[in-house]
Amino acid sequence: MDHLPLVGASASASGQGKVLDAYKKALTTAASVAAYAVLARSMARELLPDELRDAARWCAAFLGARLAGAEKERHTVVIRREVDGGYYESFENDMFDAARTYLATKIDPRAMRRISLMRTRNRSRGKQEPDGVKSWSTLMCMEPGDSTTDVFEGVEFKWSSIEVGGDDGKNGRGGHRGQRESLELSFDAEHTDMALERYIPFVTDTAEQLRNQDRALRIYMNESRSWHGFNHHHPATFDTLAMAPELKQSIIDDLERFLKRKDYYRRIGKAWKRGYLLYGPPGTGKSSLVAAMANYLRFNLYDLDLSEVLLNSTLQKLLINMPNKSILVIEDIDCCFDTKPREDSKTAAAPEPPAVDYMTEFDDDGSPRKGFFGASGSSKPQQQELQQHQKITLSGLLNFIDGLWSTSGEERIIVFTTNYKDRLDPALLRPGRMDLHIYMGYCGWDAFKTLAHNYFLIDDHPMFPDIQKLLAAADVTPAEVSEMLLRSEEADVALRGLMEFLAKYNGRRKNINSDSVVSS
Ligand SMILES: Nc1ncnc2c1ncn2[C@@H]1O[C@H](COP(=O)(O)OP(=O)(O)OP(=O)(O)O)[C@@H](O)[C@H]1O
Repeated sequence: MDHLPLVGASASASGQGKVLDAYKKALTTAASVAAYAVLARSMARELLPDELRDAARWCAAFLGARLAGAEKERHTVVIRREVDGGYYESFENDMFDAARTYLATKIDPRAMRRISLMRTRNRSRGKQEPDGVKSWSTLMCMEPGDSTTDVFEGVEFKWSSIEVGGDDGKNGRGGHRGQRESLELSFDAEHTDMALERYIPFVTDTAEQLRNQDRALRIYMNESRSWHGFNHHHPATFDTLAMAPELKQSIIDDLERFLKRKDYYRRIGKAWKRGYLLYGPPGTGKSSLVAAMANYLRFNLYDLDLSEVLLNSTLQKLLINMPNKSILVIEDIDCCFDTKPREDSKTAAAPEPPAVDYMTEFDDDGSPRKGFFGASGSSKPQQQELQQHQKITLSGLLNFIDGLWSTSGEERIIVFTTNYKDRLDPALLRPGRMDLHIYMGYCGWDAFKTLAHNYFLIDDHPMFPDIQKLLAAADVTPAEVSEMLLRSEEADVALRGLMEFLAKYNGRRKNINSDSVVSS
């Protein structure tokens, strides 16, 4: 029985030996690993260039940051659909609308198992437009509980749709009793400044642009002292406009430059507005160009009829009431202030000029009591007084546009049109007044090809070479050519009719040889 402990002792001794051996081996291995590491480091230090080592360090830091990202502090911005305005009352939150409009462009319907579709009235909710046309837009939205990720300037923003229910006795506008819908925007806390100062404004600006594209454009006309608006469905676009391609492109470029120059205008201390003077014979597309500009920019038009405006104060009120992102148009500006009359056609006899521009008798509210021109009925001193205080002058209009109007809004365009540039007051042509003078001329070859494409979707035809020769020798307007093309739906018939029409004009050469665009 004595040997047992011995056996046990020797067994335990051999066991301990093995452990010791393993321990020594481990130590040796660790020592060699450490030695290798030291060796590798010193080799790396000697062999790798500084840039490579920096890059390796950056990669290690980046990976570390990504791994630690899961624990990063997150911040959340809650955008509720409705804002509580007291018991039983709530207001729709425009920010929610903006975020939802923006997110509709970010949702990938293939990546989401459920989406909701919404059809909403644009802008003037609940109001019937004067012409009875309603404008709608369809939006794709996230369902409550869903989320989507948006990347802005390399930073991830997570949007989630949340709905909290419960019958709290309040009626949401959607008709769901007590249901509260919101959108939550979450991001890493370190990006809070960027979220609030750049990302959210970007979301609202984008939403505004999207709404602009969707909404029907409006044209406003002045009546008495206020503007009256109608939906504007003028089909003219830069694509359908018949004019030399280079001229068209230079106008588009100019508009684009104008849109991008908010900071530039601010820096140089100039009002953010741009003036265009469109001149050329009747029927060359001046009004069509204005419509194309409005459609391109998605700006509403304010068509100012100065014959409706009798007092300077009314003019100023009308102008001040124009919002940003709009186009002010004054057609036939030569007729508005110049005592020389407008010839309505190339051959029309000139009517007698009015003795007094925009003078008439006024009721107390400023409305005209008698005919528009002339001052019959008032005594001479009265007439003189009215003339002094109420007559609208071109310089008054220009000074007001350059002065108070410029500082009361921004991103506005002014267009004056005329058939007779030579009749304009030099004050209007002075450098700095109208930024661009654009000549709209007779129908050239490129303009004709645009019209042929508009009417018949053709870019070539056996009659084209003959038409090109005839056009080069005739002074015909795009309106006249359009009229001929409109006469038949068959290209052959319409083009033959046009050739006959042009043949009659053969020899009547263009009499205005004008530079197409002049920057003042
Ligand atoms: N450049 C053009 N491109 C396309 N269509 C044109 C063009 N010019 C005229 N038209 C056609 O002729 C019609 C009348 O043209 P528009 O009213 O634009 O001419 P305008 O130069 O403004 O004339 P006015 O000086 O008499 O006001 C337009 O509705 C359009 O169908």
